[in-house]
Amino acid sequence: MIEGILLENALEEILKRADRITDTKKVKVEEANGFCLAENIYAELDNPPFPRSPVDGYAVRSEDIRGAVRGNPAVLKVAGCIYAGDNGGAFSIKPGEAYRIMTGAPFPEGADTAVKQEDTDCGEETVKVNKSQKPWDNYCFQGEDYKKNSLLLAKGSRITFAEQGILSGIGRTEVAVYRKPVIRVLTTGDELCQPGNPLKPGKIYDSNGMMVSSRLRELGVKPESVSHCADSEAGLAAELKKAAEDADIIVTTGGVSVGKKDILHGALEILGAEKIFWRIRLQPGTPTIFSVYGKTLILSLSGNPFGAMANLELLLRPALEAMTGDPAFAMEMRRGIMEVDFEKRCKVRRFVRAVYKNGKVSFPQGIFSSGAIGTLRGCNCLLDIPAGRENVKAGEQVAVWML
Ligand SMILES: Nc1nc2c(c(=O)[nH]1)N[C@H]1C(S)=C(S)[C@@H](COP(=O)(O)OP(=O)(O)OC[C@H]3O[C@@H](n4cnc5c(N)ncnc54)[C@H](O)[C@@H]3O)O[C@H]1N2
Ligand code: MOO
Repeated sequence: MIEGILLENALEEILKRADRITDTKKVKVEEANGFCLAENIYAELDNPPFPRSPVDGYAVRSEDIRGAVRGNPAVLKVAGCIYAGDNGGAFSIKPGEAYRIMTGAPFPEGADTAVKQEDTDCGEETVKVNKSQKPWDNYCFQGEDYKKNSLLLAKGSRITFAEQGILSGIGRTEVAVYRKPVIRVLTTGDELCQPGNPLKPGKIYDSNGMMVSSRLRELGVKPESVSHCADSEAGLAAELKKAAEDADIIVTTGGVSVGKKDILHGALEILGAEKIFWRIRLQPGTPTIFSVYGKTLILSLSGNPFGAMANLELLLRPALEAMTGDPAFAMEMRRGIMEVDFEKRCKVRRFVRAVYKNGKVSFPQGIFSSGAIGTLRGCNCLLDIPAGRENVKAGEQVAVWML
C-alpha cells in the first residue's frame, strides 16, 4: 500500500486496474442515450431514398422554362399534384408539363427542378412560371445525405440525441451497445440522517449520497444503488462484499481519516480487499483510499462534501473513460485569468471550487473548506493551484478543470 501519493501516480494506479468493459447488450434506440456503440452502423438505405423537392411549387423540366421572366412567363400544363408520401415512380413528366409538388414529395420521372410557387401564378390547370432555373436547382438527389452501405456511426462512439436520430432515420429500433460500468454508492457515518426524517441533535443530513449519485447520473452512469451504512467495520465489510458481487466500482464516502470511527480501514481489511493507496498529496480529499476486491474497484472518498465531490471528478472520471473508452468522461482543462486574489494556505496541490466565465475565474461568496457545501452552488470548475504555490493574484493566468 502506498501512503501519500501524487495525484498523477494515484491516477496511474487506478487506470492500471480500470479494465475496458467489452460485454455488449442490445438496447432499444430510445433507451440508448449515453451508451457507446458496440457495432459499426452502416446506412441500410440511401437518404433521401428518392429524389425529392425542397420547396412547395411546381416540378418542371428546366429546358421548358428557359428564358422565362415576369412579363414573359413560360406557360405549362399542370399534369397532376404530388404530395409527400406519394410514390414518385407513378409520375412521369412530358415536355410542356408541370406537376404541382409539395416539399418532401418525390420528383416525377423527367423533372430536373422545382420552381417555388411564389415564382408562379399558382395556376391549377396551367401554370405561368416567371423564372428560369438551371437543371438540379431546388432538387434533392437520392442519397445526397448518405448513401446505402456507407459507414454512419463508428463502433465505440457515444450515443447522443444525434446518433439516436440517425439510427431512427435508417429504421433501426435496437442497437448493440457496451454495457456501462455498474456503480454502487455507500455513504458511511452514524451522524447521518436520511432526508425526509426529523434531524436529531448532533446529526446531519446525508448530502453526499444524493450529490455523488446525481453527479454520476449527470455524467451518464446511473448508480445501481445508493445506500447508507452505520459505523460498523464488520457491517460495512458485509455491505461491500454484497455490492462487489456485481459492481465494477464501489464509491464510499466518509470514514477514511484517522478518527476512532474511521471504519473504512478496518472494513477493507475484514473484507480482504487490497489497499492500493491511502492519502493523496492534494487538498481537498487528502485521505482518499483506493482499493481493489476481486475485479471491483473501491474508491473511498472523504466524508467532507467538497472532498468527496472533487475527488470523484479527479479520480473517477478518468477511470470511467478508461472502462468505457468514452472521452466524454474526461475533464476539460481551460486557462483563465483570476479576477481576484486567492489565498492558498496548504503546501500541497489545491483544487478550489470556482466559476469560469468568458476566460475569467471568480469565486462564490462564502467559505471554501472541504466541509462547506453551500458555495458549490453555481460553480462550474475546479481551480488547480500547484503544490508549493502560495497565493494567487488577480490578473494571473491559472488552469481550471471544467466540471
Ligand atoms: N487528526 C486528523 N484529523 C483529520 C485529518 C488528519 O489528517 N488528521 N484529515 C482531515 C481531512 S483532510 C479530512 S478530508 C477528513 C476526512 O474525514 P473522513 O473521510 O474520515 O470523513 P468523516 O470523518 O466520516 O466525515 C468528515 C466530515 O464530513 C461529514 N460527512 C460525512 N459523510 C457525510 C455525508 N454523507 N453527507 C454530508 N456530510 C458528511 C462528517 O459529518 C464530517 O463532518 O478528516 C479530517 N480529519
Ligand atoms: O482533504 Mo480534506 O477534504 O481537506 O478536508
